Amino acid sequence: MSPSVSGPPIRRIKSKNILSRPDHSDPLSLVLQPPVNETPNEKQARLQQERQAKQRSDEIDRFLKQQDDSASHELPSAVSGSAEATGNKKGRVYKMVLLGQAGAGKTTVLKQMRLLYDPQAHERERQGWARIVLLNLISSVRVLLQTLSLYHDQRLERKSGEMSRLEGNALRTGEDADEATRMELAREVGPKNEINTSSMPWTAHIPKFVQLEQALRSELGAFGEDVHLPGHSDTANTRMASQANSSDIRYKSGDKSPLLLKPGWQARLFTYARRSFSSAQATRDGARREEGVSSDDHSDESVELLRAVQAEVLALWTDDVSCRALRKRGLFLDGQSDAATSYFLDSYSRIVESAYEPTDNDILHSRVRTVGVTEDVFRVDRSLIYRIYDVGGSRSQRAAWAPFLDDIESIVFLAPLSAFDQPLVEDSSTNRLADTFTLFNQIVANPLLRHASMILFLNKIDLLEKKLRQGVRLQKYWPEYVGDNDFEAVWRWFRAKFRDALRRAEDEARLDQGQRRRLYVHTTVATSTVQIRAILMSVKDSILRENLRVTGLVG
Ligand SMILES: Nc1nc2c(ncn2[C@@H]2O[C@H](COP(=O)(O)OP(=O)(O)OP(=O)(O)O)[C@@H](O)[C@H]2O)c(=O)[nH]1
Ligand SMILES: [Mg+2]
Repeated sequence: MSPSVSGPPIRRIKSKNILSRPDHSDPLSLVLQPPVNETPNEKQARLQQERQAKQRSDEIDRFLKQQDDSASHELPSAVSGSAEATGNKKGRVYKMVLLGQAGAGKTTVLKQMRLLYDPQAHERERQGWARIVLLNLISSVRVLLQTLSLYHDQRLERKSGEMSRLEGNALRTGEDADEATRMELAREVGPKNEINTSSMPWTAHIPKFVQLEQALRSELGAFGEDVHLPGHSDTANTRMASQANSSDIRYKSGDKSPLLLKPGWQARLFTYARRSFSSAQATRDGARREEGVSSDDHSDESVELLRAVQAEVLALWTDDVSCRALRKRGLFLDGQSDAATSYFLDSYSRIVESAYEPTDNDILHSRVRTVGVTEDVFRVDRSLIYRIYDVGGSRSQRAAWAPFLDDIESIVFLAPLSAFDQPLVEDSSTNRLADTFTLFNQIVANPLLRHASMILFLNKIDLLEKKLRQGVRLQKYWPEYVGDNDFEAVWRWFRAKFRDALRRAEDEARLDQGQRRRLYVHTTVATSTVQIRAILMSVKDSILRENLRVTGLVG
């Protein structure tokens, strides 16, 4: 588990203290801490950067204080870290929040917004993603090897049971078991019914991958995401589930001091992560020089290992019979982050090249879990500016949402439809999509959020379509579903369920017609730039339309 997930619930830290007062129990603070052995030049550069970040943050606070609810505003040029992105022109500032469970695709939508509305910032951060992509590839290979190994173990155990049964039968009846079958089973199972793994030499790489992944994760801090193996229980998950549950979201206004990362946090994270990598390297180099060992760092080591086993792993991924069987059974489809597993394994050769530079797609597919709440500001056009919050979606993170919701004008809720057959990572007894519905119900029923327009993204429909095509039946997980197991029928059924939930909440609140909200629904693939661009245009239209409706200019 990532350290923040298994650690204590979100602590209330004033955002301004994040950089100046490191807290050793908080993984984000650890990530943002200056390295112990920084040089005077590095220190000077760091202090300068922190001053600029603080200046930007203070400017935003001042700007927020000045603004009233809906008038036109002058936006400070420092906002979003890019004068080009927001300009100095006036514009209506529109407050939005991305909500949904962990892994729903919120940050992916935010990355798309960055690509569209602030491409310069996106470009500046491109190189910073390289290590995160590397971590995603390392964990994808680790998941592949461990899953295959688990699959083979189970298969051989089954065969070993079969062989004992055949031999038992032969003894009882005095007849010899079918010799050919017995020989084949004995060959696979090995002597004395022990599992024979000599035909799987790649299992020897697993410990090294586990170790490197852990090292990279601890260098990256809280932002790395664990990949969960099918059938693996996780005590940290269980612990977290008992610490917090979905009813923990308390909507009250006031204190906005939970962990808030202000605009530009991505660049700061990458700078600090890079520095912590290099300081760790310097320490290791010193130790290694004394031991006469050549210098190295975890990312170089990771690339070396990936190159060494590349042919072997790719042969498994593309050709191996059992791997094909696993893919067919949907095991690499979308187990929280194994959607990315396929993507990174398919991109393996490109990522380990020496001239590798992360592509937009690599960035969009990289899993970086959100810690606390992040804030970004985008100029959408001459008259409209989005101030947008992205939140950490796991149950333990939801308590941090409350202070950001009371004056929100629009909620973009992400529902990962492909998760209909998956357990929630935080609580394996809950279906992921059922958790999404619980969350949606809480949000639409809350009186404090009634003024916010509701935009629903039925997300991950590419994975939903694949799953249904491969024969995973919705009815098995959602027994009340009686329709065909085809994509069109399924997403329409889910859309109706969300609409019903909103209608029911408004009926219960006895709202009159004028107070009722329209639910703007889009089916989305958050990783598809072309599709999300078109949808963001449509979202902008609905925001403008909703705005006119609220101001009474249209009915
Ligand atoms: N195939 C596919 N992958 C998606 C889609 N949307 C998101 N993903 C992937 O799903 C993973 C999780 O997405 P995130 O955007 O990080 O999820 P999140 O809602 O921000 O999660 P938290 O930060 O933990 O709350 C990433 O690897 C994304 O690339 C989609 O529509 N299709
Ligand atoms: Mg996120």
